Amino acid sequence: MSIESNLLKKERQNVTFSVEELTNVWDGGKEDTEIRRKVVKVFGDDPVLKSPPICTMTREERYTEATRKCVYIFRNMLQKNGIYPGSKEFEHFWNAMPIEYTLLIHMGAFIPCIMSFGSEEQVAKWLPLSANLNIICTYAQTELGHGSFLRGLETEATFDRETQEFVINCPKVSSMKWWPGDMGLNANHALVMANLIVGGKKYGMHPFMVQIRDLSTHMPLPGVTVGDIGSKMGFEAIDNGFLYMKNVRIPRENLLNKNSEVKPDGTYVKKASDRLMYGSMVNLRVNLPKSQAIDVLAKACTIAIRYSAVRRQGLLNPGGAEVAVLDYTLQQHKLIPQLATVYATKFAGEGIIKKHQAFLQNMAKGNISDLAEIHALSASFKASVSEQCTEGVEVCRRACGGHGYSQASGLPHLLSKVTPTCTYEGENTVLYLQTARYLVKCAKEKAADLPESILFLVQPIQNARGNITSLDNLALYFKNRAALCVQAASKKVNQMSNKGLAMHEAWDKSSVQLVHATKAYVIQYIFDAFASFVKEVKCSKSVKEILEDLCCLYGLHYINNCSGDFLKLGILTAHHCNIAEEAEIALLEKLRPNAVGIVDAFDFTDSSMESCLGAYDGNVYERLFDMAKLSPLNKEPVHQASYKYLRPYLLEGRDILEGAKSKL
Ligand SMILES: CC/C=C\C/C=C\C/C=C\C/C=C\CCC(=O)SCCNC(=O)CCNC(=O)[C@H](O)C(C)(C)COP(=O)(O)OP(=O)(O)OC[C@H]1O[C@@H](n2cnc3c(N)ncnc32)[C@H](O)[C@@H]1OP(=O)(O)O
Ligand SMILES: Cc1cc2nc3c(=O)[nH]c(=O)nc-3n(C[C@H](O)[C@H](O)[C@H](O)COP(=O)(O)OP(=O)(O)OC[C@H]3O[C@@H](n4cnc5c(N)ncnc54)[C@H](O)[C@@H]3O)c2cc1C
Repeated sequence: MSIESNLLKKERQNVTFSVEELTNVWDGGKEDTEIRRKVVKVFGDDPVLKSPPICTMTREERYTEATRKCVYIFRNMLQKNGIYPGSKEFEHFWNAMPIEYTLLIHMGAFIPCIMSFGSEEQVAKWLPLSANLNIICTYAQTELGHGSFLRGLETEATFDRETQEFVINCPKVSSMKWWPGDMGLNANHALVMANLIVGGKKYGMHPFMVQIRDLSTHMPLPGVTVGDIGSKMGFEAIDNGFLYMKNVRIPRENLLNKNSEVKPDGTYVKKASDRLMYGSMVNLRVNLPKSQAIDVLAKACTIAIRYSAVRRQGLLNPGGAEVAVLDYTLQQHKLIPQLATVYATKFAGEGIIKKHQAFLQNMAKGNISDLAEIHALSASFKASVSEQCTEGVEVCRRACGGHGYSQASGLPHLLSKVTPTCTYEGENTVLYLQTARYLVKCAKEKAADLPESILFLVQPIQNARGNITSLDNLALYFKNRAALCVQAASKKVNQMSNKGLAMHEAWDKSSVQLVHATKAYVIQYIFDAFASFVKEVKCSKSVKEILEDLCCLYGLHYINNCSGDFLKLGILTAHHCNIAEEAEIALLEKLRPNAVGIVDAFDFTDSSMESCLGAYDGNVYERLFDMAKLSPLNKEPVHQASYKYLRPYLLEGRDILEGAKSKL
């Protein structure tokens, strides 16, 4: 056993709680852990899902491997192992997916969309075809020229009454669809968001099923120009695409018509609120943070903490032995708060998922009164979590020094996976502004007209009592700050407007404060949800203590990072800030001996991380060396390029050196 493996073994011996029990809490119960492990095992044991490490493959190989595996998973494995949408197994299925996958938009975005936008007959037609991969469909909303401002989308669907068809056109280069996942190479259909035009009248954005490739040859259909947009910062396996459509004709029935319809005579019938058109986005904003951001940060923490426990560099005591870098207070200050973020966002997110499910049940009964609340909550939650996790993964990567920059650490891959969560499914600033709109409106309402989650905005500010770092008091500081920030931002909008600015100008001039207020609102939501979870969870005293400490750390770390705000608003004094700072440092020291146990409790398999630094056995140096040997550049002892281009000068060097030698 290597020295490093021994170090991790010792770390595990010192853990003061049951790792298995924390895993159960993380998963949502013992039974859930069993189900997740069963799913992970099925995936892990299957030889068809084995492939070389992604850092040794070209982009083309990565796309090919990911597509091969995903077709096998979705067509064979899920059914064979009883992993159906809606089942417990399916909930854990993202956890077991290979490190890179395609068909994400087909499965994760298109299928939920067809269910939200399609009539019963349309769902009956398209759902089995897509679930069986008989068709592959992308979600084509964003265009080259517009992504955020949906009213600016230019693609048109014009009704031709004579032929009973819609004619789809991208009038300009800027109108072509650009970015949709699975679209460049795999998709033969696209759910195209286009402006509906009937009899010269524009009805705004609507969803249309458009066939883009021939079903037998997979060649683009007439009028369709489609392809891959090229290499990106990450997601290299995925064929994000462009789609340029010129006079592409589709039958009238291909307008997904659960919410609105065009009759054969051209009559437009609206059946539900326009806002339900945005429902698919709410669905993804609620559901994607867990698999695409929180789990990614959890993996980064696992890698960085295990590595920091075995990486020895420098001395804490003069003349003593070299210490693990995790023993430095500053390393703990980088990494342990990231663990707190993982826990806080995961448990707050579960609350939002439940709220969304309740909203969907009400919507099925025709009641969409909670739409504004769930939109505001999901938009700001997605924005805040993606930001916190992206920053957290980068902190973890840098905390691993030079090796964190190597693809072999697995960290650059995680960073490139989490970074776009700040952009896709709604650019974060744009989403914060959406929530700000809701908060400013709510701040003007009477308490009786507000949902519980937002009541604090209009209630009197309460004073903290007793221990200033108790969870109750921390929750109160966050609430007070959010309420005061929303009031300040609303006041600024009013002041600007009273000065004679038009409302949209007043809004823009206040947007820095508005986004700040929204961030304050969502952090109070996350903290409150985590603190409530910690209070209510049934578990042993030792596990509860870990969760309480993580919750307290989440609050203190946040407060210490923006203490100016709390001071400015008069919520905390300088004395309070000093206490908060010392309390955070004390918590880091307390949590340090359990750090490896806490990341072990995430229970990630080595293959799900592909990291030489984060493997369970801690054998980092052998793994790094083995991975370097697999580099395609090391295939031959002499690389053709270096030989070809350097040879003349090397030969000159040889002659000079040999001449010098003969003169000696
Ligand atoms: C199950 C999943 C599990 C795992 C995940 C699996 C797969 C996914 C993984 C990866 C995903 C990869 C890629 C993602 C794919 C995409 O990126 S698809 C493209 C996403 N695009 C966007 O999100 C665009 C962002 N823009 C917008 O949302 C809107 O355009 C806008 C709301 C910002 C602005 O639009 P406007 O037309 O200007 O509207 P407005 O005037 O501002 O608002 C009008 C009123 O409507 C309300 N509203 C807006 N959005 C919603 C909504 N989503 N729901 C409900 N209500 C909404 C708004 O509040 C206004 O109300 P008022 O009362 O104030 O008038
Ligand atoms: C990996 C990846 C996968 C994607 N997958 C899909 C997909 O499957 N289907 C699909 O349709 N799309 C997809 N997209 C597109 C994605 O949804 C858009 O890129 C996203 O919605 C942002 O829009 P944009 O690119 O137009 O950014 P822009 O809106 O142009 O943003 C540029 C800057 O302008 C700022 N800005 C914009 N509006 C405002 C405003 N009102 N106030 C203040 N600032 C503003 C933004 O904050 C940002 O800083 C994907 C994107 C990525 C990166």
